[in-house]
Amino acid sequence: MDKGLSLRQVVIAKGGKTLLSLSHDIRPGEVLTVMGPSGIGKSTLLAFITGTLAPVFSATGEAWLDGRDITHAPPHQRRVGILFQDDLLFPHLSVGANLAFGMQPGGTAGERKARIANALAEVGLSGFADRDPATLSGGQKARVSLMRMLLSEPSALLLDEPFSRLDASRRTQVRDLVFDRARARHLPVLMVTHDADDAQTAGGVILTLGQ
Ligand SMILES: Nc1ncnc2c1ncn2[C@@H]1O[C@H](COP(=O)(O)OP(=O)(O)OP(=O)(O)O)[C@@H](O)[C@H]1O
Repeated sequence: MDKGLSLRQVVIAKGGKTLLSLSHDIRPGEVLTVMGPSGIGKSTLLAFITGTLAPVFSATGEAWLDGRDITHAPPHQRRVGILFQDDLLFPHLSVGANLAFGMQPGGTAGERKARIANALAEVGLSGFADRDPATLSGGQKARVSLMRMLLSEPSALLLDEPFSRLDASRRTQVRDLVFDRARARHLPVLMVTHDADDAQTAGGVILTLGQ
């Protein structure tokens, strides 16, 4: 597979005991949902892909992204974006400065400003660049976090229970937006969730670990 995220015979162990093993290809625009009981290793799998596995774990197998073996690449070179349930915005920076933080370098100051304005417009937050993050609702913060991550121009998107802190109506809205924006960019998405509704909405393959 030359495009997308490919997990090849990944086996992750802790203290000599296998936590999980899986092989799976996620094509651009597709979603793989990983479910399973607490402690089975779902977040650990995402850490393997981002290159942030804690030293207590050992892993074999490979992760490939768009035809590149990223298994041993430094985290910042992997081009993998991740959203967590507690994706905090920097409280001392404006919304615009938070977005600038994630942005790929390059362009004039004017162009960078335009990219931020476009990113805010994309998630219905035009005119929010100068706002203090503390004045945003939970759903608005989630939308800014999404765009901060997308402005880093990742080639794959990982979601670690990113909707679980939102109330029901915001949850649906933010979730639809995340999948919609990921599809628009043809990103492969790997989502970890406990929520059957999240899994169903994602519409792709559902893998339940520990079965
Ligand atoms: N840094 C660490 N050091 C030691 N053990 C860890 C570390 N991180 C996670 N673990 C352990 O490794 C196992 C897998 O953890 P992980 O967070 O991947 O599970 P999970 O399936 O994502 O769980 P949950 O659904 O509760 O988030 C658990 O037993 C956890 O306690």
